Amino acid sequence: MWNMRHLARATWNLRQIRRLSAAIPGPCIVRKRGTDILHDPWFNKDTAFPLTERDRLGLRGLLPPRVMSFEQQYERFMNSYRSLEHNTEGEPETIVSLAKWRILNRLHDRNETLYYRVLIDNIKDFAPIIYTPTVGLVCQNYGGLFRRPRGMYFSAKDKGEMMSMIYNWPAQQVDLVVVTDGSRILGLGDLGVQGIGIPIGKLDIYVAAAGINPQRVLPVMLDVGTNNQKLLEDKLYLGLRQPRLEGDEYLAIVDEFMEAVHARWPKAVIQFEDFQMKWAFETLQRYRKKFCMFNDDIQGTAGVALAGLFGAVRAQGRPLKDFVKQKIVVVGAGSAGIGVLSMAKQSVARMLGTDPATEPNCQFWLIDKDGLVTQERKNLDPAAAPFARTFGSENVEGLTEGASLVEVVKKVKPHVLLGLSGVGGIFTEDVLRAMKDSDSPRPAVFAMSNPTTNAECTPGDVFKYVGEHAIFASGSPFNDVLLEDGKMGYVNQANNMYLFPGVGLGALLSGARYISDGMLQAAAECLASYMTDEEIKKGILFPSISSIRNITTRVGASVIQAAISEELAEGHGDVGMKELYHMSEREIIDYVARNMWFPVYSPLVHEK
Ligand SMILES: NC(=O)c1ccc[n+]([C@@H]2O[C@H](COP(=O)([O-])OP(=O)(O)OC[C@H]3O[C@@H](n4cnc5c(N)ncnc54)[C@H](O)[C@@H]3O)[C@@H](O)[C@H]2O)c1
Ligand SMILES: O=C(O)C[C@H](O)C(=O)O
Ligand SMILES: [Mg+2]
Repeated sequence: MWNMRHLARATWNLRQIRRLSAAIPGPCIVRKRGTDILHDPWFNKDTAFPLTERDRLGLRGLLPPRVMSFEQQYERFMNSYRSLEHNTEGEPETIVSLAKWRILNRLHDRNETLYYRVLIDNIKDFAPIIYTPTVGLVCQNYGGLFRRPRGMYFSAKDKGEMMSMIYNWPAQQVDLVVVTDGSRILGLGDLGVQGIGIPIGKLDIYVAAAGINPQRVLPVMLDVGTNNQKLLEDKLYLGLRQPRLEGDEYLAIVDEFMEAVHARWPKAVIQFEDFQMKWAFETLQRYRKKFCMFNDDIQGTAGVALAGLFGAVRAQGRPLKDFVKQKIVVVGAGSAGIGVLSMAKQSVARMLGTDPATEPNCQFWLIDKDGLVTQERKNLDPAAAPFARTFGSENVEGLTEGASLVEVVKKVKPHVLLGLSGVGGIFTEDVLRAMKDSDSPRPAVFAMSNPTTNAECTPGDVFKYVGEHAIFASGSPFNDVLLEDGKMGYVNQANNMYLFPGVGLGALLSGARYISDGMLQAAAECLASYMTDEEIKKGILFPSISSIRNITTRVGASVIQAAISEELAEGHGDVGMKELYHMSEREIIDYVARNMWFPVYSPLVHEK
């Protein structure tokens, strides 16, 4: 199961990845000239166009005469960013974050090469701005922040037109599509068309972490209306002002969109993001064997959580096989919570060599807004049913239908308390104090809901009420906590950003027909195996975001390996099926690294 472990990360660092992915930039064909190039962020180099290129491309006189280097431009941008930080010191957090987002977004709109380079080099600082949590704020304020469109918008009014609309996208090739219908944006609910910020942020992470070429990504909003009354009444709302389509009408729109993407780019990987639960499960079921797609909230989250759960076992000094004995309370029976439980159950079955469908549900407790989910629940959701507690011999804790979170924690004494409820602060002092009596020597609390205000608790509260030996992970970033003994309480970020880039990249480079459970399992195990025992002992379950390219290379390679072993891989570009099937593990890693785009200015060659 730890098949990727021997690919020690020490032998494979960012510098090597860069060397392979960015050796000598090949020429780039451009069909524009003059100001059209300056206004195209894919090709624009601003003041860095060399004089010869200015002549060749009709740019002479359109720029100030001094030619700046890429490094000078980089420094100039970072200086303005740092002075913005300095000048906004003491201002409210939201104002500062939005100001930072604006300056980054302006660069994104102007010069993609420089934008992605600063993003890659400063991912730890910039991820919280272009991704969670600031991206949530950006979606909420989309109407006011909107300057120019990014990505494509398919609305309910476009029914019957999508097959031709898809050809309006200017890029010849698209490798990765992230699509949302805006119905469950982070823990912020239905934000309608304003949810487009999420696919944009996810694809920025794809470029930074997985080296997907930004010319080959497509963020998509499926605008089928909104049930958010405030937005429907907002005169400046930019989406369709109608209630959400439901039932077959809704599915007809998503079907048409999927067929259109597939017709133009049959090998593109499609990631579903932030769909409300009913459609998240239904569309996954409907498309997963037909297209190369996955649902990040169900499957990406599950993989990251599983890696964290494995880490929590190792942190107790126990062998991984003891995972089957861990008591895990999951709070939130939505797409994410159910996704985590399904994957955890599959892992247990694999470890025991049993069938997940018949494996009894002994170690998991599921809680939703109505309390503990049991078989006695009226209108039990079919997705939650496999995890509903049954009463009888198993019910040793004396819990009943709808038992409260604190009661469950007190009676079960779980090893892990994992929140995916979207409700900020529900791991109250009482709940956390109850976790102190956990049966684990290292009780783990994962407050995975996003954005920051929706986290189930803060790390400070966990170290205070559960104890300094606790392990903490959150979906949005928090600072480490200074403990009473002067040591640091470590904060892990358990966010699907550790997994989805590698899943998408591995699926793309393998040319997989579809994304199987085995490929997702391999991704999760690879992430889990990334951490050394020493780190795990310190409560560090996930690597630093700064090594996200390195992690993604390995996760991507493990996904390709799984696709090969399941005979789902069909090859990608010049690398045919046969070649892929003959690659060693090492060669697969090289192959992944070689295919990662890295931002450098390429010589531009004009062609009519
Ligand atoms: N960290 C990550 O990588 C990651 C990944 C996916 C989702 N999330 C976050 O998880 C949250 C949930 O996402 P989802 O897609 O499952 O949403 P969802 O709307 O499908 O599910 C939310 C669930 O929480 C339950 N709930 C609501 N109030 C509750 C309460 N007071 N007590 C207990 N349960 C309660 C609901 O009954 C529902 O089952 C969101 O905040 C999202 O941002 C984080
Ligand atoms: O977007 C994120 O930060 C993680 C996750 O996909 C979510 O929906 O919260
Ligand atoms: Mg999401």
